[in-house]
Amino acid sequence: MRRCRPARFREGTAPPTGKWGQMTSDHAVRMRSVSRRYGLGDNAVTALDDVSLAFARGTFTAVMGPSGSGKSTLLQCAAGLDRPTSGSVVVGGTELTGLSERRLTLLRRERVGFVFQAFNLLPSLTAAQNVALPLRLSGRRPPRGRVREVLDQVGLGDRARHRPTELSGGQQQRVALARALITRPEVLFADEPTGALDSRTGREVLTLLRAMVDDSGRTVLMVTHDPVAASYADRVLFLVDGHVHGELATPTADTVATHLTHLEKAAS
Ligand SMILES: Nc1ncnc2c1ncn2[C@@H]1O[C@H](COP(=O)(O)OP(=O)(O)OP(=O)(O)O)[C@@H](O)[C@H]1O
Repeated sequence: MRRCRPARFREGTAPPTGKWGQMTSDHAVRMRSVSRRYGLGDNAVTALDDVSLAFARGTFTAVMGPSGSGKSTLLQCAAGLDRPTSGSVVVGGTELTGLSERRLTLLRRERVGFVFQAFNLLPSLTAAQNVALPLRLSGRRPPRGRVREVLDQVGLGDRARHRPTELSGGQQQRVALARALITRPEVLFADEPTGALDSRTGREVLTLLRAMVDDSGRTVLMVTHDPVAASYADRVLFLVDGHVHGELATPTADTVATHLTHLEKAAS
């Protein structure tokens, strides 16, 4: 396994933590008092309840918690894929609250990247064409050599002309990563990126995510159920019933698993 953490985070020392009062411009994403409710009346569900967090630039955060605890909702609100019912989200200095749909779409297209459990590649396009798609959708031609550069970055420089069906699951996820990187996003959001992969292939993808932080200074937020995946992060946040329920700095798979066991016991 990797693991080269940014030098500024000594073992056992938490990266800048998520309290709103401590936020500085070093934060790639900031959430203040964010709540997300779905439905109305008796059917209402509070998926996130008054959550305030900050994610330092150049760090890797994993979000964990039981099923239904609000992990995906947190990621989607932080990424501008969903609008909070109340509260404020700032990405790279841009306040998302009140942004028009058009501006929000532009932000999603140009300043953040996404990777999901499902690779979501277009089957009729080659790997290179899939990677170029975000720029094409913005009406831009990829700069010369850029597609090849990001495919090289994920170790698939020799597969540019292959279609998704000609690639393994891990390779498809790496194409999805390259697609997310083509716009040089400030933040990469990953929702269960290894959920559909076997453990060896999953580790390759996690190593790439880690390298994006260590080598390129990107910020990564990843939802995962897997303590091993979480151990690649600098920090693990635990959610329970829409609330942040503790965090771990410099996690290991064992410390994460132990923390999850405590959470489950407390909940039962
Ligand atoms: N579109 C929606 N409409 C109604 N309720 C929703 C919607 N999306 C999520 N919820 C509810 O919000 C809560 C949090 O859901 P969310 O998907 O964020 O949890 P999660 O922790 O990511 O779960 P899992 O680990 O199972 O993916 C759940 O109770 C879920 O049923």
